[in-house]
Amino acid sequence: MAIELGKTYLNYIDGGWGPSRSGNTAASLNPANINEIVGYVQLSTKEDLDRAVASAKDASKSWRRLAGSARGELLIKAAAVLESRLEEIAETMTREMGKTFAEAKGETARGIAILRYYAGEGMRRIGDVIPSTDSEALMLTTRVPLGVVGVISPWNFPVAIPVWKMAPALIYGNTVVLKPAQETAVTAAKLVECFAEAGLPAGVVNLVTGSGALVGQGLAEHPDVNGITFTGSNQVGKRVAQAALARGAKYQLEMGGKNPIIIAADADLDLAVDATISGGLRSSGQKCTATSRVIIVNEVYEAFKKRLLAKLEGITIGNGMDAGTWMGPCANEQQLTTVLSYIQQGLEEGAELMFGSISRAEGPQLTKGYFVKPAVFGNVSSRMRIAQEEIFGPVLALIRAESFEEAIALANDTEFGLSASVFTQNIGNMLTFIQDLDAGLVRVNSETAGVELQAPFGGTKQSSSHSREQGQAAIEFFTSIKTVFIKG
Ligand SMILES: NC(=O)C1=CN([C@@H]2O[C@H](COP(=O)(O)OP(=O)(O)OC[C@H]3O[C@@H](n4cnc5c(N)ncnc54)[C@H](OP(=O)(O)O)[C@@H]3O)[C@@H](O)[C@H]2O)C=CC1
Ligand SMILES: O=C(O)CCC(=O)C(=O)O
Repeated sequence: MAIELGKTYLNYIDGGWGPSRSGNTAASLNPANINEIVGYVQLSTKEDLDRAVASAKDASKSWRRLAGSARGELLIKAAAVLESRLEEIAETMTREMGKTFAEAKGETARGIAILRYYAGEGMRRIGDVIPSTDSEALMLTTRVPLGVVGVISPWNFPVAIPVWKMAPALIYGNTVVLKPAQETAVTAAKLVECFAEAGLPAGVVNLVTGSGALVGQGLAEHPDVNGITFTGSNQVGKRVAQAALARGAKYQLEMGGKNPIIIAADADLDLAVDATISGGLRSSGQKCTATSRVIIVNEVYEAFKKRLLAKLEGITIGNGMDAGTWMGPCANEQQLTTVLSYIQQGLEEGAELMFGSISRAEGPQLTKGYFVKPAVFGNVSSRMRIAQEEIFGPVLALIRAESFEEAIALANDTEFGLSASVFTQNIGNMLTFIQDLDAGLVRVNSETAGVELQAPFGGTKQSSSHSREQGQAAIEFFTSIKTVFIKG
């Protein structure tokens, strides 16, 4: 089914769809063809945000009193609506931010699975009985919702990330105000339509689109927002945290990565090449878990490099809606400019550009979009900027290590600590890697990208606020523990 392009999407506040009080909208463009307007979204004001927060605050009084199983029923219904619109919402995602249709469908299916997973959480244990020193008393813990949760989400996973924040927020009894990335606000509006159609009470889920500096910052600073969950860049994440901390609100941040893959001397090189390409270049490298540093032990450096370069020749670049496309465009002009400037930077630092170009990708189908070829640098040393800074694009830096021990040290030589992977068949290497790698996700014989919804997700160092999202770990952020002491 072809989606309707050029429609105007509204805010969703207190159970109703409406325009911003500003009267202004912004066009959301297709990065594969900037002449295509996917839709128009509201440029909201502080007043719109205040109304959304007030409605979430009001709705939280009855939502928190509903049984977890009843909240779960509504998440199951939202999952069913999302499932019935999977292809349409995935197509909107591809058109709005460029990832291939296959990846967008996979992500939307992941959103459905997350909703179903958290629906079940509504019937699981939320506390413990702890023996009191008073033998006549009962002491236990229970958990209570935070109240109103502000969700600030990025454009790179426009369905999965909002859902993995909203579903646990809702099941544990919080109400939500979502401020999605402006880049993918049409996809976000369609996602919120699924919650609305599922019959969530008015005010339980609200959508306010608009500028990050105004609506996002406004959410972080709002006195009636009790918790803020954020995924995006480090710079913005820190500002969000400071605003939340200043007024005593709870916050959670998932931010950047500079994720290494280590290729040991005994690695299966074909599998390692496939994992490097998939982890580093799918979604044009625009994942916080994307591989960007490829650390190769000396003995296999040349063999690995040769196989990698040969395989890259087969990558097809184009519009994500075309079945033959493996890699779509960068999500926006800023992303393209950043990627090209880092390629230039790599050359200036003395690295060897073995694949790719300092100019945008050329071809008859590529002139209207933000396309760039994958870039692979050799002769990279760990202190170069291309080996240290998050590029968020299809750029791989090959770094040579004299030994496995040096490879581990190089992998840790970063301010980030989100995901890391190793290719080896040696159990000792695997154990050393698992023990010594300073990252929240450590993956053996598998790519750095990709997370499972039932497992904790988050990073160390500058990659996160050290909290974890997803799986049962989500309960820690979205609830507070209350210790109860009862004496008859
Ligand atoms: N870890 C990850 O998954 C992601 C990392 N990034 C990194 O960030 C870089 C820039 O991407 P970008 O999209 O600009 O990421 P941002 O961190 O700017 O955006 C993430 C979210 O925060 C919002 N936002 C922006 N400014 C503020 C603010 N002052 N207060 C509160 N919220 C705000 C954005 O809204 P709006 O869209 O309106 O600006 C968006 O919803 C990328 O190149 C990449 O390095 C980006 C996306 C995801
Ligand atoms: O790798 C994934 O599936 C998740 C990545 C992610 O959370 C992100 O890029 O923000």
